[in-house]
Amino acid sequence: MEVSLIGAPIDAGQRRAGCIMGPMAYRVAGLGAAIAELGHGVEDRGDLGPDAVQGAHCANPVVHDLDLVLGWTQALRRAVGAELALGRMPVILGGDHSLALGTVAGAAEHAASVGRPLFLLWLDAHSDFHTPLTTTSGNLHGTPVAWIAGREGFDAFGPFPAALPPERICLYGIRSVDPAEHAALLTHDIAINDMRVLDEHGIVAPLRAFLDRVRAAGGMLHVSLDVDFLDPSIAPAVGTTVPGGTTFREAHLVCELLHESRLVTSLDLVELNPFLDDRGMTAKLMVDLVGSLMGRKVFDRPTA
Ligand SMILES: NC(=[NH2+])NCCC[C@H](N)C(=O)O
Ligand SMILES: [Mn+2]
Repeated sequence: MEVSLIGAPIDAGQRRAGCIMGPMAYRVAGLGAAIAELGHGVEDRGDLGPDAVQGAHCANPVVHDLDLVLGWTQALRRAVGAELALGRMPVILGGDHSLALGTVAGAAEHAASVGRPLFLLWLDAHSDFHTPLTTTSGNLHGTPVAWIAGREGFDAFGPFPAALPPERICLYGIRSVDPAEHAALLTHDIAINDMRVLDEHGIVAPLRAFLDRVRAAGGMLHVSLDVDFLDPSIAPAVGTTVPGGTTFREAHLVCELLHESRLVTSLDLVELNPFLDDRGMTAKLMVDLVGSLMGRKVFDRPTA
């Protein structure tokens, strides 16, 4: 695999300072070397900046930094599309989760241009299914899945390029959903693998079922990994911790299955806030998880 690292130091999608340091923390924690060690080609494209956008309007007064998030969305959309067009795998080093507005748009645009369906695996404590009109925090990092699924209320962003039908979206690890998101999710047919589902069925079965669908459809697969997918005890460096997250082993198993599937075509690493970390433990864990996702294992022995 030929991998392109793209730094996206964006923190405008939420209010807590620190995510802006994310890309550098991944580099310090050795992300590039960890990928190269597994035999992949790696190019670090450095940090991207937002396009200049001014005067965007949203009817919901709590929404903040709309111009900046729009500027990042445009820049990331182009960057991810360009890497995929080169046949490379973009890995986006965030930055808060609003960056997925751009990365998934770029992936969707590319997938449409080559006539393949795009699938989305959202590894997160949150469903991020608000629209700019329903968010009560005003933080746009809580909105990407709604835009990707084609919900209304994103006037400033324009229509999502080739919106994903619900059967191509898989939410995984969910344990925090706001009332407006809850109501909207009930009217969409998106697979919601909340922690209750994962406790009952285990971490493997629902993921395998989704990956089987991706494979059967000849799809491309974008994975968006939020640090808060992990339990706060092993990953404290995130502004929106929620107890009861995935364990160290569960998270690695997810990544190992993703590697074995050979289906992942683009990846976001989001919400790392190094300012909140404990001796780099979260950054290092994220790097190790990417290692598993890129093929690191103790024995070459896929589970059956
Ligand atoms: N990507 C995230 N960490 N999202 C957290 C969203 C939290 C909450 N639902 C909100 O809208 O503010
Ligand atoms: Mn998120």
